[in-house]
Amino acid sequence: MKIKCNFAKENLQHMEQKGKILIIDDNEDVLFALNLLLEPYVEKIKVTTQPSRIEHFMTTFHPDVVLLDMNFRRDAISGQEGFDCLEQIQHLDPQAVVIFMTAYSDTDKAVRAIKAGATDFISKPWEKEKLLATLSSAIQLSLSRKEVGRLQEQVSALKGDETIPELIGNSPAMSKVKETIYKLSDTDANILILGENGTGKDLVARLLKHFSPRSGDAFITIDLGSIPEQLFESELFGYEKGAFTDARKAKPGRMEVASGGTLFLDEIGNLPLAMQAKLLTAIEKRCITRLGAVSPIDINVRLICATNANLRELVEEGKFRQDLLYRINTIELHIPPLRERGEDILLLAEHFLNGYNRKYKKEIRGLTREAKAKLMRYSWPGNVRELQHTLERAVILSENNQLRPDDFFFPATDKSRKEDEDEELNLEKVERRTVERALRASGGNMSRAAELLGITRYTLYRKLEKLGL
Ligand SMILES: Nc1ncnc2c1ncn2[C@@H]1O[C@H](COP(=O)(O)OP(=O)(O)OP(=O)(O)O)[C@@H](O)[C@H]1O
Repeated sequence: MKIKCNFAKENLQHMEQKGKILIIDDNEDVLFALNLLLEPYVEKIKVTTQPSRIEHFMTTFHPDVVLLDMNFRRDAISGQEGFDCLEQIQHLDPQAVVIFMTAYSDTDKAVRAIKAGATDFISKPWEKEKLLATLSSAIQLSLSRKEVGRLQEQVSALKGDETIPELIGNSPAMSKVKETIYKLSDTDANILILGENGTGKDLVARLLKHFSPRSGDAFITIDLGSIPEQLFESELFGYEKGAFTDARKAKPGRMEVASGGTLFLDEIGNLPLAMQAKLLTAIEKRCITRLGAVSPIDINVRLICATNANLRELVEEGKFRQDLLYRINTIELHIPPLRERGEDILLLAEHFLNGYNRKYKKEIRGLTREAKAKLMRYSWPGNVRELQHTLERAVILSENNQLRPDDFFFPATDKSRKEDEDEELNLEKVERRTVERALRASGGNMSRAAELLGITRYTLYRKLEKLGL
């Protein structure tokens, strides 16, 4: 027992004087003595003889532990006032850690107090070592409760964004993507999403999670393209206190935090070979070892990876492990670039226009035919993200009630412009290319293609005949 108490006292000293203590007792001598005794071991102490001050201290001082006398008035032996105070404290802070102080003979009441929610009790007069031991445990409990609360908030924030992201697009390519997402609901398979920057890989990953059996669990993302290489390992696997110079306290890695849920590794092509080996081992053995730790921790994550790199090429060049590729690409989903999605460009443009109209309190009604044609002609190297920014800029700056071509600015180096200029002198080539584009954009729908070209269906048929299309 002695050893335990000394250990507790040492614990208190090692706690860098953590813990704010509120002591409530109507006996000023008790308050004075406790203050003197505990001061070296804790961060701050407040004392009061007045139960009526409880609300003030609970809301302004936010104590980690409350030491509460059970019998306030000397004639009150029922302890009822102590119970009322406990109730008030719990009402103000349901996580509060309260230690009751009782007379030796009050053990029955102390048991009742524990049942009512007090954390522990100490008898008066107290034994110093025992009091310190009890307080040490109470402070630890309070800190753990706060940490649990913080983690719960984190988890609910991570789960939080429950709005189903909308995947706009009816082009054959996007319909196929939607179909695959639908087919994959209810599976736990690892998925690799491939596509250029800004094509919607992140959006698709969130949809896959949303329709998966893990939809209610954590969704943790690591963008391997944006974190420094030297942090990959600690971010993925976590570390123990002291694992490296700055590791002042232990931190779980994202694989550990994602356990039970989904881990989205964006830009997986950026993972260095050494890390690829570690990731492969973690996936195969379903466990990770924090940096500086001795024993492994079991994990259970569903992996969704994404990249704009050609992983097969990287495998051939010896830059990406083939065995890891096979582990992560149980199913491969290709998101086509926007320039290959025809009329999706206009659907997305209208979708973003509506959103930005609401955001910027504008009432722009659609795009002119020429504006649509301009969007259709552009090559969208930045894909949907670029289209989104283009629409945002246009909505902010436009003074028209319909978006016009001059509301959209594209870089002078755009390939589509270059092609336009090269062929500009050959009228038939220009016509053929434009008609072909309109047909692609409308998915073969003649009325829509004619509308895009600004001609009647009849004229379009005649042009098709003339051009031999
Ligand atoms: N089909 C779509 N429907 C609606 N919004 C989309 C669609 N595709 C992409 N977006 C939007 O475009 C933006 C870019 O998409 P996202 O971040 O998913 O692309 P990404 O492929 O993950 O990009 P990166 O390769 O740069 O990480 C996001 O705001 C996303 O919501």
